[in-house]
Amino acid sequence: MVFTALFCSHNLFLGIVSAASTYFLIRSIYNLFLSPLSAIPGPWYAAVSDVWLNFHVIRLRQCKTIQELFEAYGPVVRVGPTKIVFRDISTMRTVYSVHKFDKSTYYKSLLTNDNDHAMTTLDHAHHIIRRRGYAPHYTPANVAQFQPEMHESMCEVLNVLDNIAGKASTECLTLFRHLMVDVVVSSSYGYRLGAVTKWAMDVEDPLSTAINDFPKRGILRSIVPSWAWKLVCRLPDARWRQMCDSDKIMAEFVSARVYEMRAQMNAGKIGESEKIPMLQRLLQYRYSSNELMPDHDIISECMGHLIAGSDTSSISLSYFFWELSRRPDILKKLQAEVDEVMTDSRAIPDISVLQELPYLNAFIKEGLRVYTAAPSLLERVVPSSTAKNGARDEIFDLMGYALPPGTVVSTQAWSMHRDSTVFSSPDTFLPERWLECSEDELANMNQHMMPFGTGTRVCGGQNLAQVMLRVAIAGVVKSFNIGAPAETNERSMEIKDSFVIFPAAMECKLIFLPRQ
Ligand code: HEM
Repeated sequence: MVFTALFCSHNLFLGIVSAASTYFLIRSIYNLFLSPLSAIPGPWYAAVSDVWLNFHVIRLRQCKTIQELFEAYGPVVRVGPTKIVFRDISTMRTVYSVHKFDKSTYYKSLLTNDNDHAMTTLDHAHHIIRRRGYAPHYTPANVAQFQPEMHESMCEVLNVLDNIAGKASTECLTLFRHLMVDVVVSSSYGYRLGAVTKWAMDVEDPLSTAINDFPKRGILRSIVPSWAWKLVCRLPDARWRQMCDSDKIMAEFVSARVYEMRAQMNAGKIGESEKIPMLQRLLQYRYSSNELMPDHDIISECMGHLIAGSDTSSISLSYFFWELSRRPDILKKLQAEVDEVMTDSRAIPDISVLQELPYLNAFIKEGLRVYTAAPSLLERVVPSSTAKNGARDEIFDLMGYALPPGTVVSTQAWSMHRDSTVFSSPDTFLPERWLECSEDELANMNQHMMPFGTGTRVCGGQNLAQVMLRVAIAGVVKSFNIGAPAETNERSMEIKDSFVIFPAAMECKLIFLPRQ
């Protein structure tokens, strides 16, 4: 009896294995030789399954791997059974700006509070409604109104660095994340969080920790089956639970701001003012004439901006200052330029002055080219038709290859910014390339830049980021020279990527020495 049962289960197992192998074999043959994408160049093992690409995602070197493929196979490469990547300026325009393809489901891994925000809304029609709600907050003129808050937070950072006075190194990723959390919170909710002050006093700011934990939680959630998630989060370790709860911590913080502001609005305490925090706009925003934006959408939207704005900007600043620690020649030029417009180290000039400084602009452009914080594939999906008249049979043509609906197409800033036909010696950090070039060369370089993405889904907060980069760099170089301790080196700062980049050591310690 027992023997028969064992024999049957053994046969069942063999049956399942051989059925799975046959299925895999047939699929592989189809993917390699019969699929409409078969003619597109690329390694055969990438065409067979997504395993190969996912392996490089886990190794945190997807961007570099894709770049190697472009070098080996040319500007269009098949990287998965249904995934195509390209490095071509006109295709970039077609996909992201002209046809405005919807996003791929990859973005659902970035949901906040298990709900959509602008970045994760896949289809164009729904996204446009979201974007209209928050976009007025980030116009250059509106962002400029929040400069007092930005300057105040930056001066906090300068005070912290002054107190350290070069006697110890400072972990920049954390410091600048706290700075950005303060800035985004004050401009979004009109609320002073004081994250930098807490950090200086060695007091933990739970919101900043939660923002830092959020991507790790996302990776964990995608690995752990949903039924096991609650169990995993009950492990008896306070730090572990805090990470599992990062989504909740952020949602609670934002919800508190929502109820506070609504109460103030209802009590008539918030009058007509030109300077309106983003939350107030969202609370008044209507999806249609009889539908206000629901609270759970407002909360997710605000959380999305906290996450999108903090790490990207702090990573950029950390790499920019790391570059300055190695390049005193560049630092001196920046200091000379900033000294001209900034006599008092705590009086940061208005953005209208900072954005006219040519070398500062060139430095930031070069920084965004080499150290783009989000240089990864921005995946879009080929729709069932690209015909303007709605005909369903128009197949999308990508550089001579007909792509069927459902194909995932994308490009990455990492490669657009390293095209050696556009940027000579692309791996060299050279702000001068933006100053010492012809008008045609400049236009060509500008067209290839996509640090904030491109097209209709371009970064919503890029104007805020551009101001903050200028404010932070001017503030720091005015007061400090920058050095790196031995532990911060090429190896520790090697770029890893997981949608955003980060240093291999997960930290960037630098020394800020007061200028004489
Ligand atoms: C240097 C800093 C930053 C970089 C490099 C950056 C980069 C990006 C990129 C590449 C995207 C497009 C993603 C895609 O196409 O899927 C994006 C989207 C977005 N970013 Fe940023 N970002 C930065 C700072 C900020 C800041 C400060 C905020 C706001 C506080 C912000 C808010 C957003 C939002 C809301 C989106 C979604 C846009 C939409 O689909 O409507 N970002 N960002």
